[in-house]
Amino acid sequence: MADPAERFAYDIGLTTRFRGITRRQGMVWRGPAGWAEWSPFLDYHGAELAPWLAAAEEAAEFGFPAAVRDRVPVNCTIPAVGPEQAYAIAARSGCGTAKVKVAEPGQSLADDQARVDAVRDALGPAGRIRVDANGGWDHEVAVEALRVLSRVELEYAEQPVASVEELARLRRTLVRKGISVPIAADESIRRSGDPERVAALGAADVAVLKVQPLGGVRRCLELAESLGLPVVVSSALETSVGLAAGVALAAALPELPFACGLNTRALLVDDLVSDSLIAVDGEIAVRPVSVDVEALQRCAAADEDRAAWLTRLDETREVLA
Ligand SMILES: O=C(O)CCC(=O)c1ccccc1C(=O)O
Ligand SMILES: [Mg+2]
Repeated sequence: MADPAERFAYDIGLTTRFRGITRRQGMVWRGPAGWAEWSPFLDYHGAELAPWLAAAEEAAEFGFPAAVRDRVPVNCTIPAVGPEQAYAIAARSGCGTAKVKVAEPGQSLADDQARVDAVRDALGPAGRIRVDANGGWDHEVAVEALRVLSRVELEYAEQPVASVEELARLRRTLVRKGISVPIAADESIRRSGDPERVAALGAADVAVLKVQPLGGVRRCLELAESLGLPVVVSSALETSVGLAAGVALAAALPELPFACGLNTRALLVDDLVSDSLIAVDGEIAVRPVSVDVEALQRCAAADEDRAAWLTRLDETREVLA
């Protein structure tokens, strides 16, 4: 095992509340093949943390498979903000595709519609818009919401309902009602313990793959092949160290028909590298990043948080062993 002193715990603020959190924490370390990030969200526990660690070990020990492209198209990510802010984020992003968060607890369908309309205004008629409900709707609400929101064309709806069975049912209902919104599975792939079920039940048209929760770039390449669905690579809201693994996956996939959700450096107030992976004209260049010593100090977690992360790491190593 590497010297624990070489494992850095970071703590970085978010520009806007996202997934109920306002700060992002995790660890980074360097192995023979490069820098690795291990940053499972704090609501993940026990064996759920093991694939996140397998992904970090891949980056540190083996590096990434060969790239077949040198740039990756990406979407901008619009948190559940008001329409003015949504317009501003989309307009200044330089991206032709936007992912709009919807179904935020405490908000209404009218809020979602105003946000989607503002993003449509910002991107113009050629822009592509997808929505992500993070499983926040039930069946009836999802049908009504997608009927209303798809008055402007939607590229797809990501995890509109929570379970794989519900996704499959919703997908059939939408077809029957002539509501033409493809379904993308995210949590049903990364958190259900059985990603293959999404394909087996015909629950989705698109698979969202995230490198850390799915156990690494190579594992995601295998999964993309076995699922037989078009893939969107998305981040887990990482620093550029973790984003580089997502970019490596997107760069290695034989087909990349959609923009990827990897432009999330913009949602963090700081980064661990001096050359952040940020889109220029809607694309991220495929390149290695170099961790900056000053940034590691600037973003260092408090001592007690660092101790908690080291304990979490030891516990997860035992699960993997
Ligand atoms: O896909 C994107 O544009 C950004 C990534 C994103 O939304 C996300 C980031 C962290 C945790 C969950 C999610 C999600 O897709 O639900
Ligand atoms: Mg999602």
